[in-house]
Amino acid sequence: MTQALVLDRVSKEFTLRHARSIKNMTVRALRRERLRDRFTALNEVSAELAVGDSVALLGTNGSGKSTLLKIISGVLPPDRGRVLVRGRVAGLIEVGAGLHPELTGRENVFLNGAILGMDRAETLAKFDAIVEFADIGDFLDQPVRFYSSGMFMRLAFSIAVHTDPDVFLIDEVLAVGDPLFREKCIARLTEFRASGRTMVMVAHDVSLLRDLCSRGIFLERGQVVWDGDIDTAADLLVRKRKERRAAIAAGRTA
Ligand SMILES: Nc1ncnc2c1ncn2[C@@H]1O[C@H](COP(=O)(O)OP(=O)(O)OP(=O)(O)O)[C@@H](O)[C@H]1O
Repeated sequence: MTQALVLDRVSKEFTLRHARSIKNMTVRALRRERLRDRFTALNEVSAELAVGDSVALLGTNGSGKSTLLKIISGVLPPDRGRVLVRGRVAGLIEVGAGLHPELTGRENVFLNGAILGMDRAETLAKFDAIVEFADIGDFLDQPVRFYSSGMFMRLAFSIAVHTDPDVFLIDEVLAVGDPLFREKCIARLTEFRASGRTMVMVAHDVSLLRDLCSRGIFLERGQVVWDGDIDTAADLLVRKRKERRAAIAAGRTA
């Protein structure tokens, strides 16, 4: 198997500050309460992805999916463990991340293209395709702060998908945007998958994950509790969500 991505015991902790103001800090100190806690967002996550795998990261809210995606993309370093990626990683992990509000759509294509690893010649060669897919029309030469959230999203997605990454990361991007664009994105991702590229995605839409991914990695409190076929992972998510809703309805927090 040619590996596209190796996660080797990846761990990440965050510091949770309970008090932000001096007054709060004083009150907590007097009550002998802790001012901060360490919180484990990812705990020894390991997985190997072969070239061509399409993998969903699943889990209920706060289980660590976005944190893991950020670590894979390199925007966040792990505290412990290693991430090895073969080739170019790109994707959309935070809506609009990498788009500069004061620059025009055109300027952003070049800036964001460069951030995602394309040189000027490559961006020029793909420019028309990027703009056509994004369908932002006359707004191309307007600063992107004037864009609607849908237009912003379309441009960001279009640039990312045209960088032709070896490993494509997608976090919840299909939740925004109009239905037509969503269809276009799904078609593009299906093509991407068929071309043998590797994909890792996070989405709350279970049927979308079933359609686009063949494997699911299920995280619970930052640990892998299932890594295997997507249907089992998706069923697990549906069950966990039900349990969580029932617990909330019963006045417990799960
Ligand atoms: N920068 C940060 N500082 C402190 N805590 C953080 C930070 N980023 C994430 N966390 C915490 O880490 C945990 C995992 O967050 P993460 O966003 O990875 O979860 P998720 O599974 O993507 O959740 P969701 O489905 O709600 O998007 C959460 O409890 C979150 O509050």
